[in-house]
Amino acid sequence: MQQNTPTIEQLRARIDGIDDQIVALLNERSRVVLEVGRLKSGSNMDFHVPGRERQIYERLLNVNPGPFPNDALRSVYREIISASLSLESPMKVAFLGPKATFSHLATMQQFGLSAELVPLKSIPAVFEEVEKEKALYGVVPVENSTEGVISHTLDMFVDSGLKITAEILLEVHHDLLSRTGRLEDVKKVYSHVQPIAQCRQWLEDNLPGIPVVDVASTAVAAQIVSEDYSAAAIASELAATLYDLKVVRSRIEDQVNNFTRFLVVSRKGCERSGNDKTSVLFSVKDEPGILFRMLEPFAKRGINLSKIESRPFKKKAWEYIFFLDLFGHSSDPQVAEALEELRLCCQFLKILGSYPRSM
Ligand SMILES: C=C(O[C@@H]1C=C(C(=O)O)C=C[C@H]1O)C(=O)O
Repeated sequence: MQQNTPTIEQLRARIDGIDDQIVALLNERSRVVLEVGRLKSGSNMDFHVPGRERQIYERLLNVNPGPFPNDALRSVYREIISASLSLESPMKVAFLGPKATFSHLATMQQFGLSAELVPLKSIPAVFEEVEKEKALYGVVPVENSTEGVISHTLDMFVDSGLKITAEILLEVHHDLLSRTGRLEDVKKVYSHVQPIAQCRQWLEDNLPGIPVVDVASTAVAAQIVSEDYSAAAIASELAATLYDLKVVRSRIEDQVNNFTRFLVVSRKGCERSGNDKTSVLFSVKDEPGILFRMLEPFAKRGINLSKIESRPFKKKAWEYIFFLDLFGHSSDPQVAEALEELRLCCQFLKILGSYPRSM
């Protein structure tokens, strides 16, 4: 028995052999992706197809027998696809900056490390960059599971012609960062209002009486703290790397399961992936029973709604617009019929996009 046990050297030689095969296969895959790219450009199709990517992830996570973990498989494939796309041309993606914000993390999670990421100062600036064709995609936050919707993003869709082509769900963790890494050195805490609200209890329990200052973003907080040894920032782990800070305490958020949802916008819509969501924006006529009638087309077809949000219509006092997310693609016959029926009780209706459901 004993003499059959392979040595570390033998096992490492096997790993080297497997790695050679992986490299050869990655190159073979890249050549096929480039071939698909040539076919697409011949027929004027988009090179990047998020729906197809979702199908790839879904299939691989289903066939993976382990022990290689599914989360890791997803990350590996995100980079494989990101690098394959960049062989054709690097994809430019604008996001709500500065660097190291949660929008930055969400953008990296969706597009991988080979995309060219451009931080911008505001949500309107992200929309404009895409509208003016300076970026192919834009990433903006739309809601947080503990703090609710980011109304600024929803309001942008009223006038913008951009389409939603993907959603990103990011699990949000907040870390306390400082130059020294020691809790006893912290005499002031900086962060954005939302993370401050999300860590309120932790701050009271661990830093009672220490002043907390809200600034424009977690990244600005990290930047201030990088020059002040007596201050700490509530920010992401990525901010620690970018601003050369130490982690005083990690995951200080009061609520576990804290997610932020981001939307990816672009100038073109997205093909059906088979597991999609559709977002619409509309304003209804002021009539009795209208709220019932606007939901009826979906209820009677068994179409699931995942969200409904109303916002004041800024162009007319006391009128409201609704944002509705439903499961299905606008090209699904049932969804298309329901939307046509909804249109009958609307002053206006705009389909903001159909896109693959986040996984
Ligand atoms: C190869 C394709 O083009 C792109 C690259 C993909 C990949 O690397 O697998 C998947 C979808 C597209 O974004 C395709 O559409 O099949």
